[in-house]
Amino acid sequence: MKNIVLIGMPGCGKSTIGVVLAKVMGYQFIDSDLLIQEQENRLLSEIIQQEGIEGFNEIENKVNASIRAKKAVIATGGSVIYGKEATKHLRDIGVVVYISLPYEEIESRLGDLVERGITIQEGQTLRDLYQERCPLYEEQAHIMINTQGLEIRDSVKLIKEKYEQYVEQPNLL
Ligand SMILES: Nc1ncnc2c1ncn2[C@@H]1O[C@H](COP(=O)(O)OP(=O)(O)O)[C@@H](O)[C@H]1O
Ligand SMILES: O=C(O)C1=C[C@@H](OP(=O)(O)O)[C@@H](O)[C@H](O)C1
Ligand SMILES: [Mg+2]
Repeated sequence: MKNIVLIGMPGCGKSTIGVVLAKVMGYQFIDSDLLIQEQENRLLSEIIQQEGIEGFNEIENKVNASIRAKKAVIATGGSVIYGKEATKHLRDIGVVVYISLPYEEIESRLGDLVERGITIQEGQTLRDLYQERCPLYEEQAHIMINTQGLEIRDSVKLIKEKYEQYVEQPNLL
């Protein structure tokens, strides 16, 4: 049985939507960020501060590449797409769903980027990060879903529908 893997920019709703989706599907819920914290016994913000962005990306890559799950919704962290092994593994074990939103909506949802622990390079703006990452999310996704203007329950319904459609006829989407 396949898993559902959620990818997308920080603030797009992977964690918030993911847990409700898991409940509706009768699946287990896994949040990659929590796995990382558990395995490292440190907060994400501490890992980023102590290891730097590259160090965090390596840990994130390793943890995501080792997820073993059946019938789970997996909410990844926004920077997971920089990990080669992680993205390959997640595509192997699940249907990858990209939750997409316009830049303005992402910006309005995220508060202080440093406080939130977004891995943004010095001198880079959130818009730069958005433009850099969107093509990478698209490249890795089996399904792309625009959730602009949707409430959580409507996003859950839409993802469930598209996922079931994809599992039945993967070539049609
Ligand atoms: N319609 C919506 N769907 C999902 N999240 C929403 C919506 N409107 C506002 N939000 C807020 O956006 C944020 C999404 O954050 P989160 O689920 O942590 O995203 P991610 O895991 O992708 O970083 C939450 O604070 C949530 O309350
Ligand atoms: O996009 C990013 O750089 C990050 C997103 C976070 O997860 P969410 O996408 O769940 O916010 C978390 O993995 C870490 O703070 C880095
Ligand atoms: Mg999250």
